[in-house]
Amino acid sequence: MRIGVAGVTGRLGRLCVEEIAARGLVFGGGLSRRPDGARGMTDDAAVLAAQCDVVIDVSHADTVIHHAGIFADTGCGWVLGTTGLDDDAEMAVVAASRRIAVLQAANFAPGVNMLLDLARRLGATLPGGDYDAEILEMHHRQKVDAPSGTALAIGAAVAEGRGVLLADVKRTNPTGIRADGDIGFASLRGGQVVGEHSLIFTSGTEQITLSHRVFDRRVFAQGAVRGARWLAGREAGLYGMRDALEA
Ligand SMILES: NC(=O)C1=CN([C@@H]2O[C@H](COP(=O)(O)OP(=O)(O)OC[C@H]3O[C@@H](n4cnc5c(N)ncnc54)[C@H](OP(=O)(O)O)[C@@H]3O)[C@@H](O)[C@H]2O)C=CC1
Ligand SMILES: O=C(O)C1=N[C@H](C(=O)O)C[C@H](O)C1
Repeated sequence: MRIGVAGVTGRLGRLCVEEIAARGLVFGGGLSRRPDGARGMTDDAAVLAAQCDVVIDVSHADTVIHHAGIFADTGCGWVLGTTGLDDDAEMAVVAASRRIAVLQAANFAPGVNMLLDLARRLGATLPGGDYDAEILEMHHRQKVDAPSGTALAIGAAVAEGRGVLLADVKRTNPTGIRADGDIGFASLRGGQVVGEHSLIFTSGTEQITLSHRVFDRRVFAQGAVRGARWLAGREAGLYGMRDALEA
């Protein structure tokens, strides 16, 4: 199995290459806007897709619509970890998943994927009229999107538990009185914080907080490669990290 990496020069992309090698897997090549001439490096997504069975994509939201078309045309699997997608990009991912196997995960860390389950249960059990749900995330100063993809996924899980759509209850600008059922988001940026997320359910009488903290960005690379191995050869469909973790 040949695993490629889009966003190969990035913080996470570089670690994915290391993880592929550490597992004794075959690195199928890397996608960069400035390929350095190394073997397998290209600035053409179609070239990368043609030489890989699965591509781990940890690049930038602006690339997603382009990659969706190219990877679907080529038939390679797509492990998509890029965050900050707008509605059009999300729709392109869904369209691609009708033709190829796509594993989309805002966070490849196993612990976060457990937290998503708990978030759903909290949402289903602690109603919006009684408990306010707030999500706090902190990341390094270079991060370009906010709220983080993980924070949005946690919010979507709470909303799902409550039987509502996140878009209808999402509160990112905390001015004015809070409405019952709103799900609030706050983002902090600074230093080299790898990734921290807290989900807070607070009422007039008690508060519960679920927190996740990444100490080493390698946990994402390990999850991405695990996802790639799981995805290779699967039939077309939209999968999540949970599918790979349960296998
Ligand atoms: N799912 C998960 O578990 C995780 C997901 N992420 C997500 O992965 C993505 C990459 O994160 P990270 O590695 O920290 O980011 P970096 O900025 O370090 O790397 C992204 C790479 O993408 C490439 N790129 C391609 N197109 C663009 C563009 N239009 N603008 C900027 N860069 C572009 C750049 O490479 P070049 O210049 O060579 O083209 C860059 O090196 C983000 O969306 C982040 O949120 C991050 C951590 C964990
Ligand atoms: O950009 C990052 O660094 C991270 N991005 C992902 C996100 O937006 O949730 C995952 C992780 O928190 C690190």
